[in-house]
Amino acid sequence: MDRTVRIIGAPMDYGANRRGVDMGPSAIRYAGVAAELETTGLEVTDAGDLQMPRAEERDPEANQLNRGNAKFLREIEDVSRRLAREVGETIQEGVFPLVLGGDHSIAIGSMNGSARDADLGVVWFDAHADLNTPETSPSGNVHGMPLGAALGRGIFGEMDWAHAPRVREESVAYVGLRSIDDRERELIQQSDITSFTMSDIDSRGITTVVEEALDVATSGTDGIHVSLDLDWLDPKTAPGVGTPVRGGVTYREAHSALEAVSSRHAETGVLRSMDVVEVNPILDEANETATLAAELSASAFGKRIL
Ligand SMILES: NC(=[NH2+])NCCC[C@H](N)C(=O)O
Ligand SMILES: [Mn+2]
Ligand SMILES: [Mn+2]
Repeated sequence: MDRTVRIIGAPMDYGANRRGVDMGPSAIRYAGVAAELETTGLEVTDAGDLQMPRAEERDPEANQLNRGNAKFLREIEDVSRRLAREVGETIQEGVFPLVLGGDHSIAIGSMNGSARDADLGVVWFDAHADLNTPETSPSGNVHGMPLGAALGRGIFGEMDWAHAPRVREESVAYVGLRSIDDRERELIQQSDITSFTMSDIDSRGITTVVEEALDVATSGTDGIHVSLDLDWLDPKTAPGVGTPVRGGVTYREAHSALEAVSSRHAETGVLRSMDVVEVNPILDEANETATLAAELSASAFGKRIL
């Protein structure tokens, strides 16, 4: 198991329609993510934040595509390229990249970096499927598109910074879906992606579902990327998110899910990279959601009660 974790801040909010997620990395650090991780015996370094212009200084509609709608796509391309390089280099050094968002569009860069030298499985903890493309998006918000991007769907197939060819649908598993656009539902049903919805968690239990998601992501791949969107949790537990959806997982379910990830990693060393996204401190209550993000990261790296 890698014993060093590098925190990489990606304070990006171009992909969401509300300001505030750009403060996520700062709030999660303030909540003590490094200290939490260190309690598990890890060495933790912090690479600081990727620099990027504030959204107000940019025109969301500049450089519109000839097909579909994707706001701030040029800015997101620039950040994704830099993040992918940093994640790729971190892994090459034998260090584990933990990327703090930012909105979920940062996962485009983390998956591209992580899949550079490996066939990559993905476990996606989220209320949303984030499988849109500029052609299908109802909002034009790129945080609803990172998996569409990595899988090279629609116009993303023409963008080398977005499409990660070593991420294949058969190796992607959703856990906790409960808010899907109509077009996305069709896309999921026609795809080879494995979906576990909240109903699956209700009927089969979080542990079984996460073990099966891990089986999907690890089979035939060299390692996995874990993407944790805090709106996966119930908004009563994690209020500081931009697109809350009722009926999410509980505090205990979230911890057991990430503990299952860390147990699998302890057995087989499969975890390559992780991102923690969508924490919005403006909407949070006393930094609760950022604290949860820090604690869940530690659970993913082996923190246990005893
Ligand atoms: N990462 C997120 N919070 N995604 C929310 C996406 C919402 C909606 N499906 C959209 O594409 O606009
Ligand atoms: Mn998401
Ligand atoms: Mn979400």
